[in-house]
Amino acid sequence: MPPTITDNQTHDFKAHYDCAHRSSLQDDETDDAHVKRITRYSDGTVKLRNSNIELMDQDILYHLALGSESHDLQEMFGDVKFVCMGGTPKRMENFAHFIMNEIGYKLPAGTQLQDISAYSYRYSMYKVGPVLCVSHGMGTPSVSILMHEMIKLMYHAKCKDPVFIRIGTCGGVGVDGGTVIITEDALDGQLRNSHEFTILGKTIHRPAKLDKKLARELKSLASPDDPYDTIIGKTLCTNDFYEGQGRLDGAFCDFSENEKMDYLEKLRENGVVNIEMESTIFAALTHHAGIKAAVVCVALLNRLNGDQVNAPKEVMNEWQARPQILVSRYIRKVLTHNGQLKSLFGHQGSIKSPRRFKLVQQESQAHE
Ligand SMILES: O=P(O)(O)O[C@@H]1C[C@H](O)[C@@H](CO)O1
Ligand SMILES: O=c1cc[nH]c(=O)[nH]1
Repeated sequence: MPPTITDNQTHDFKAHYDCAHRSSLQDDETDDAHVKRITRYSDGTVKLRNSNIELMDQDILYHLALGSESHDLQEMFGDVKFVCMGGTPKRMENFAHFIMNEIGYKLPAGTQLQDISAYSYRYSMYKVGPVLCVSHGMGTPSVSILMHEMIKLMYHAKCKDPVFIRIGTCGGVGVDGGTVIITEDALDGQLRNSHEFTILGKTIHRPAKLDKKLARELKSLASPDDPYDTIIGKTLCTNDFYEGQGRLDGAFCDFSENEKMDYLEKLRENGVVNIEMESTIFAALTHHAGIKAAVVCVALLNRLNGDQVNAPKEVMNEWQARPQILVSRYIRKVLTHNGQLKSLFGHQGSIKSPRRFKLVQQESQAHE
């Protein structure tokens, strides 16, 4: 039986959150209006919830190898509308090449995509017009550091209403490998829809809220012709891949197969369709920053059938393209709606398809 949040814990968490929240709420202000007021300037540019930053002479975004004095961040990133993140540098480089093709973005003659954060030796970042493609590594600490610096980057660059999307991989719960899963709610290991932080020795929770409208919009972009399913459901976020996700095949395992299966069944009863390691921190920090966000992952296996990730490499590569295809449809739709696809990039880009994705991937590998 998985631990679930008790009434007392719910109460403590809610009381703490509500108290902190209410203290900055103005009379009759709705939650949405409140978040908007404290996270946006009137022109839609990102406002930080940390007044220390504007008092500093310079802000060094150490893990991105960027700084507010060393770089003209507004000139470099001011046009960014979409920040797409995923675990590995290679996935995000592939996505950069793919989205470049999809939106018909042309690099200046004689240039090629560069990893902007190469000299951080931590994360990789590629910019394709209004799309930033960034790797976030594995698990909460890595994502948390990146999120702080990306949100500050949005502020320094004066980006207007950016949208953050995580493009990931996961284990399915009763869901076949290759299925694309859009997260409706991100739950922590105790099935709480929040992320727990320890700050100055105190435990606090922030709601792990994603944008439901964006999730529905992404779902609507799945095509009946896609040779795979795209679903929406709850995502369990753990701090470990092995024991934390109830695997029997880690270096250690102190539970039985029956206990594991009971746990996965219990998750399923609670509406959990997949398990990964970043959704709660990603949701909690974007929500705290008033940034619209979504998580789209592909399942690499159905955990009800086993623990080992053993699909062939080519199959896995094709599966990993699926969330990217969905996200590219969304980006194209927004840019088309804003009249940007044609005016910014000269032509309409082309129709997305898994086959085309493969070609773009091969081209990008040829650039290595
Ligand atoms: O975006 P990725 O593929 O990194 O997401 C999942 C969660 C962990 O970071 C990793 C474990 O294999 O994959
Ligand atoms: O089972 C899986 C597969 C990918 N990523 C995870 O976190 N778990």
